[in-house]
This record gives sequence, C-alpha cells and structure tokens, in this order.
Amino acid sequence: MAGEYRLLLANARQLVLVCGHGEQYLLREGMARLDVLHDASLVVGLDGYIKAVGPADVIHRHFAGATFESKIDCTGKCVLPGLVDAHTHPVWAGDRVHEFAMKLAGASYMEIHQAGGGIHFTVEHTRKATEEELFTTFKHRLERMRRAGSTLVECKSGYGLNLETELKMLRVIERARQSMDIGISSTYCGAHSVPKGKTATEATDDIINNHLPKLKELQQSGEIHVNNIDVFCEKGVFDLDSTRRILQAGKDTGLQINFHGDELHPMKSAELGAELGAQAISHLEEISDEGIAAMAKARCAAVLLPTTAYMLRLKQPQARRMLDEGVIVALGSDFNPNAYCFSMPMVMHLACVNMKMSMNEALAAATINAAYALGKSDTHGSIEIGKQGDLVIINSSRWEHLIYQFGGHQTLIDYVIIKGKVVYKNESCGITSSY
Ligand SMILES: N=CN[C@@H](CCC(=O)O)C(=O)O
Ligand SMILES: [Zn+2]
Repeated sequence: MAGEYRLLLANARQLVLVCGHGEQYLLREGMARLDVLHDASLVVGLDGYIKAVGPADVIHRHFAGATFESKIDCTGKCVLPGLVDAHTHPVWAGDRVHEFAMKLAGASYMEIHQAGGGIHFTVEHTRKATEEELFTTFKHRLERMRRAGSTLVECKSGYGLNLETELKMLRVIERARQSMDIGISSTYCGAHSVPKGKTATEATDDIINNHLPKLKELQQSGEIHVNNIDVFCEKGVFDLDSTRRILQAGKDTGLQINFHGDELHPMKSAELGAELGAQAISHLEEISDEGIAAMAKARCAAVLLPTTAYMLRLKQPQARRMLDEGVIVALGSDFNPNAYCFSMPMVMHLACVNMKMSMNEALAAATINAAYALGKSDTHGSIEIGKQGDLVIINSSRWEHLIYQFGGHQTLIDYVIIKGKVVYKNESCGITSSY
C-alpha cells in the first residue's frame, strides 16, 4: 500500500493488544487471557491513530510501497498500549515529607488531617502558589509519569477548596492539556475536604450554588474542559448525603461521576455510586458485600489504589472478590503528597503482590479498564485499529518484565509514544534489561 504514515513499529517479539474486538472493558476470563501477537508490526497514521497491526510479514508486504516519518526496529522487544493512570492529584505546592515521618512513627492519616495537616497543609501552600509555579511542577510531574509509561492520566483539582484556587488548578490542568503531548482527563474535586471555617453543609452549598455554575459557564465558553466530578466521601469529611447532593449537581451539569469512597470507613459509597450512575469509584478498601454487587450490576469501575493501602498500611481492597463478582477493576497511582508515586508499573506490581491480582489482570486494569473508568475506552487502553497510537516499547522479550522488575521501568522502557510521536526515548536505549 502506498501513502505516507507517521510510524512503523517493526518486528516486535511480543505485541500486547490487551483486547482486539472493541471491548469497552474486560472482566474475569477476558482479563486473565490477554491478546498477545508474536513477531508483529504496527502502523500509525499521520492523524496519530493506529492503521494496521498484525504479523510482521503481512504488514511489511502490505505497506511495501509506503513511506513513514519514523521507523523503530522492535526486534527482541515488546510493545504494549500506553498505560492509563485512572487517579492522580498532581497539581499542588507544599510536599508532606515531614508527615511521612509522622506516619512512620505511628500517626494515622485522619489524625494528621484532623490536626490541620494532610490535605489542609497542601491547600494552604497551593492557595499561595502562582499559576506559573503550579504549572511548572505539574509539567515536571507529567513528564515523570510519561517516562514511566503513562500516556493518559486523570488529573484532579482539590487543593483549593475555594472557588478561586479550584479554578486556578483547573486552568493549570487545561494548559497542560493544550500544550503537552499527553492525554488528560480533568476532574473537579472541590469537595476534597471541608475548608477551614466552614461546615460540611456550608461547603456543600457553596459548591452547588457557586462553584458548579461558574464551572459550567467556563466549560461553555471553552476556557476549561472538565470531564469528571469528585468528592471525598468519608467520615469527618463529606457524609453520604452531602456527597449525593454534590455528585448529582455535578452530573446535572454534564460531568461524569468519579469519586473517592469507602476508603477509611464503610460509608456505603459504592451503593451510592451505583445508584447515581457513577462511571467510577476509587479506593474501596472498606466496601460492603452489597456495594460490590451493586457496582458489578451498574458497570461502575472500581479504581483500586495499591500505593495508598501500602503507604497508609490500610487493609487491602478486596480485588479478588471484586474480580470474581464481575466488577470492572481498574488501577491508579493516586499520586499526591501523601502517596508520592508516579509509576504505574510499580502500581501493577503492588496490585499483584498485595492485592493478589495476576500480571494479566493488572495490565488490563492499568489499560483498558482504566480507560473505561475515564470514559475513554473508545480511543485508549488497547492496541486496536482506529485507536490512538499510544504505545510503550520495552527492551525485553517478555512483556511481564514491566511488572516483575519492581522499580525497573526506568531501564526497561525504551520509548513512550503518544499519537505515533515519540515523547520519551531512553538514553540507554538498546541495552538489554532482561537480566
Ligand atoms: N483520600 C483522599 N484523597 C487522596 C489523598 C490526598 C492527600 O492526602 O493529599 C487519596 O486519594 O489518597
Ligand atoms: Zn485521591
């Protein structure tokens, strides 16, 4: 076939499609048995979308007369879909390394929060930071996520709590969305905590009467693009009733519901999310049996966050139980000043070891199911014709090394590609990493 294309990935030892038949998400056997091609090639068009994928000899014959802007020889290497990070808090000032020391010494997350630290500490610093300062650190964090293989990232506001700073954060996210080669799903999380000086009811009223109408106005004028609405539904933060009011109001303005629930205490958040038609709920360490059944029935994705359970020494979310009962399980890094981790490969490793997922399940949860949690599985999360050419090339002959080598992704990942464009190339590209 003649014509001009953006990229040819040639002769990959393994090309991990994840799925190949337009699936929106994977469950049980679908997750357990991923689609993998051997000795395969792939073509991305000038528009950044995948045009062909298949056995190397077939692709090379078919595209014999074509020209490519770039060609990468993947002999002996593996190609995977770009990873999708379904939960991050990446815009903030004021790290909390001192609180990490306090937690190691025995303080709980909520003890620090109730004493005015935690989210409150970060809010204080984020309110003072300029938009430029926030953008600079955010950009750097997105670059680090990309180097670890993430090509689509959910990004929350939530360290402003007042309208002015929430909008500042959303503008910073919008700037990255427009100026950087990375997929972003933007989340308004003004109900991340009850701001000092307000009751939860006052904060709820402020969000519904002031924040959401302003957000709608800015969405309509095209100044910002927000995809999801989030609330921290937790004892001592927003109770079930306030959560319901905020999420419903957000849904009424056209946002997808995607919120924090059942993390530290059983709140019946899962049941609420299923009832409201939430696209996803995160955390769920304390989910009830009824909540699991309700989420499975409502096709509401469970975004599990292994770093949080690990760092806060919480009980692990019941991933096995959810998988067995037909819940759509996704993964996120939860990058934030409490859980400082950019790396989805490390998240997958923790999900396997601590939550007892298989490597196939973890990869499906970090690709197609994470894309589903963001309402983006039409374009992301698997290697299929018509989807975005978002790809990761690792220098190993078996893709599982990406999970197996805990912290090894920095050496393993040779290239990260978004819409067929190389956005990261490893300096030490070419050195084998399987030993
Ligand atoms: N649990 C609520 N939100 C975050 C933590 C945010 C923070 O502590 O700054 C989470 O998902 O873990
Ligand atoms: Zn979170």
